[in-house]
Amino acid sequence: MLKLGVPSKGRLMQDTFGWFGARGIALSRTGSDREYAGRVEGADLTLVLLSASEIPRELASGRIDLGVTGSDLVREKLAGWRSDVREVVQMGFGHADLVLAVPACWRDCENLDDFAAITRQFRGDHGFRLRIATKYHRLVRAFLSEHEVADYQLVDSQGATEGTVANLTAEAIADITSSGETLRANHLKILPDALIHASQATLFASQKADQAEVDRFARRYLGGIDA
Ligand SMILES: Nc1ncnc2c1ncn2[C@@H]1O[C@H](COP(=O)(O)OP(=O)(O)OP(=O)(O)O)[C@@H](O)[C@H]1O
Ligand SMILES: O=P(O)(O)OC[C@H]1O[C@H](OP(=O)(O)OP(=O)(O)O)[C@H](O)[C@@H]1O
Repeated sequence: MLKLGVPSKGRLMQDTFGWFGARGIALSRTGSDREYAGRVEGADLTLVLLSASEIPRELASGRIDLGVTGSDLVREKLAGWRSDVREVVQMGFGHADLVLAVPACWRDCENLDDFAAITRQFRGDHGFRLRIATKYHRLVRAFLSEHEVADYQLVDSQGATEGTVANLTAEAIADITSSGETLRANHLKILPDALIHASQATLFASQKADQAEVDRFARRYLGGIDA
């Protein structure tokens, strides 16, 4: 029986339940709010509720066969993610953009070229590299290297990343945004040509799963989507 991992809380969990429900598979949490057990009706699946950020690792190890999480998290957590997982279907919710943002008052910084010039100047002026706060280390490094920006350092920030600039622990940030409200409230602006990844909730299959069984499941419940 295929084992499905879905996010254990919040909008991502609710929207995932809704998405499967529309395909005739009723997923639900059992027990109390704090108990991460689940029930499935309408398909031969076992359900496990997990932190969205742990689902990539569980897929890679083969402990779950199918998993729902943000496409950003799979790319960030798994180097060479395609050898560990395959995309079964993009689910059309959980849209969020991983962007690079700088202080809104940086008038001379309107794009990535300006940003690259500022990083070079910054190092000379301050004696240390411009700091970018993020939890997306792999994706940010790959993006900046592809765009030949090298004079920076990453500062790890696992939450409230937009606050690091005001707190003087970073000069710029790379984080997920959807409405843009958190960036605006923290006086930051997006560099329009620095969209690092456009994320959405995605159903992934482990490369360690029985691929024929995954394909049978996709054909039966997802209208033959088994890319
Ligand atoms: N404001 C947002 N709007 C839409 N999607 C978001 C937003 N913030 C985060 N996401 C997406 O939600 C997914 C899960 O992010 P989140 O940080 O909540 O998970 P998590 O770290 O596993 O949570 P936890 O460890 O607290 O259980 C990611 O794929 C991310 O892109
Ligand atoms: O563009 P917006 O709609 O304002 O959303 C962006 C915010 O949402 C996420 O934070 P979340 O609440 O998931 O908490 P986090 O700080 O732990 O990442 C993200 O890290 C931003 O802080």
